[in-house]
Amino acid sequence: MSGGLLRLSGLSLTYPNGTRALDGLDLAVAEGEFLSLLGASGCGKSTVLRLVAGLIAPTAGAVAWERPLARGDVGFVFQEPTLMPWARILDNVRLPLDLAGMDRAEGNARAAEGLERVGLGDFLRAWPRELSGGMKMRAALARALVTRPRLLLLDEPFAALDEITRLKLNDDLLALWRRERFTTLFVTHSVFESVYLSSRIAIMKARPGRVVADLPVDLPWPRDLSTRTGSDYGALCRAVSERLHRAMGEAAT
Ligand SMILES: Nc1ncnc2c1ncn2[C@@H]1O[C@H](COP(=O)(O)OP(=O)(O)OP(=O)(O)O)[C@@H](O)[C@H]1O
Repeated sequence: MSGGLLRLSGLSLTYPNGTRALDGLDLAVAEGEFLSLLGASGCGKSTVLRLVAGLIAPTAGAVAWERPLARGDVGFVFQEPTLMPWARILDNVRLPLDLAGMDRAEGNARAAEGLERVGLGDFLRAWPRELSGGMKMRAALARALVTRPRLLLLDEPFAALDEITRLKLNDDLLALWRRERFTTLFVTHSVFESVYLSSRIAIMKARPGRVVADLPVDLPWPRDLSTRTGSDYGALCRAVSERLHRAMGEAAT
């Protein structure tokens, strides 16, 4: 697999209640790319992330890594920030390092540096309840990145945020990715978000879930407000919307 980080081959998952979430899904993820999984609600996007993270095992098929995984190689950001309410922000972000057995002083330094990178350098001692929704999500992002993962999994991380916060976090995530180039697998059902953020989009159909289209996003970098207002962005969003619409029609096949 040249330049590949992982490959999903013939991935199938039937839940114990009989729901065939995925059937024969194929997808290769290249090192350093920003790949979005785009699809309608229930098409199996979160199931793909859980399989990649090793939280569940496939019924058939395989998740093959280009080299064996070490602890901390995969970071996961969920739809909710899932911070521990009884722990200060610094302690929340240090958690993966504590679990890895890192010395506390070194862990604190790494967690503080991670919080700086997401713009929360002034909130190390704050409690989660003292942060806005967007700030909590930044802290969740810092926690997912604190082990310097090779792959960052994001499951609709900004879906619950207001539009202005969401756009700002889109830009901040992109700036981090451009600087550090962790491979990113981003789940969304927003066409606009996927086109703005990604270097590539995999469109899924539902019942059972499978990738039906694989589209490069050739918009120039860096991306900013002029990207969002440009005609190329608009044209690409239209093309992706149309393909997504067709994928939804393929659901019952
Ligand atoms: N633990 C579970 N047990 C049974 N069925 C499940 C379970 N988790 C998900 N499913 C079903 O599997 C299918 C895929 O679910 P999944 O959450 O992966 O989709 P999704 O594309 O991420 O949806 P959304 O965009 O709404 O989050 C759905 O039909 C869902 O109802």
